Amino acid sequence: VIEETSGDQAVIDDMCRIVIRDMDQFGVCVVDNFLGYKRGMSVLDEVTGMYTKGVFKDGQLVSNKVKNDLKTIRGDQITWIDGKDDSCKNIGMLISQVDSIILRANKMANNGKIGRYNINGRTKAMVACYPGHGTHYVKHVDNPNRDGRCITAIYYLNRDWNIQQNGGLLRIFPEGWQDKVADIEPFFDRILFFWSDRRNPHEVQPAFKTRYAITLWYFD
Ligand SMILES: O=C(O)CNC(=O)c1n[nH]c2ccccc2c1=O
Ligand SMILES: [Fe+2]
Repeated sequence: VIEETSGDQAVIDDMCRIVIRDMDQFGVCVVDNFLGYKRGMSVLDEVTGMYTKGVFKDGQLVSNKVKNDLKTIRGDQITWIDGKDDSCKNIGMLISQVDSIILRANKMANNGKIGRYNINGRTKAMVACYPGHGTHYVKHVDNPNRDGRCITAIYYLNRDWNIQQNGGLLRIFPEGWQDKVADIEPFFDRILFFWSDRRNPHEVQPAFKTRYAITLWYFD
């Protein structure tokens, strides 16, 4: 976990070396203070602005056994953003920051491949909101059947997040770690990278406060 990034290339290169090392060693990498306070807040303001404007689609239907009758409740709400239009230029700035890290890391990794992948594209940014009152995401693999996505990058936006009160922990069950798990708190200005395939089953535990995250999936 490393501190504040500034624009200069040396800092970017240091971060890339850590991403490469952690992805090779653990298949998971966490970087704190990714954008710094000011730029992080500009992204958060954009996202909360979209949320109040009702841009987010209705949450995914999740069946919940409530006193053994199947109740369907709405889970996370999402919207897809390419970051090109003016209304989300700060999300656009986040996307290009993540792009530069991934593409630089891809070049720096031995024989120009990070984890034997040659990253050459990505999805749009998926902005997700868990509205609280117990919304969660069941244990899953992002890319179980080789759909091309190889790295998941999740940027978190949650200020003053307290896991004990607010829940919303991301728990990863990395293959080969036996019964050890990686517990990631969705803290503001934190970015998380992990291999999208079956090596990293993961779940979002029930959240009791509005929880925002922006996900990019990188393709090989
Ligand atoms: O927010 C997190 O910490 C982890 N989040 C996830 O793993 C996750 N994974 N796959 C999705 C697919 C569609 C909509 C939301 C999601 C989603 O939040
Ligand atoms: Fe996921």
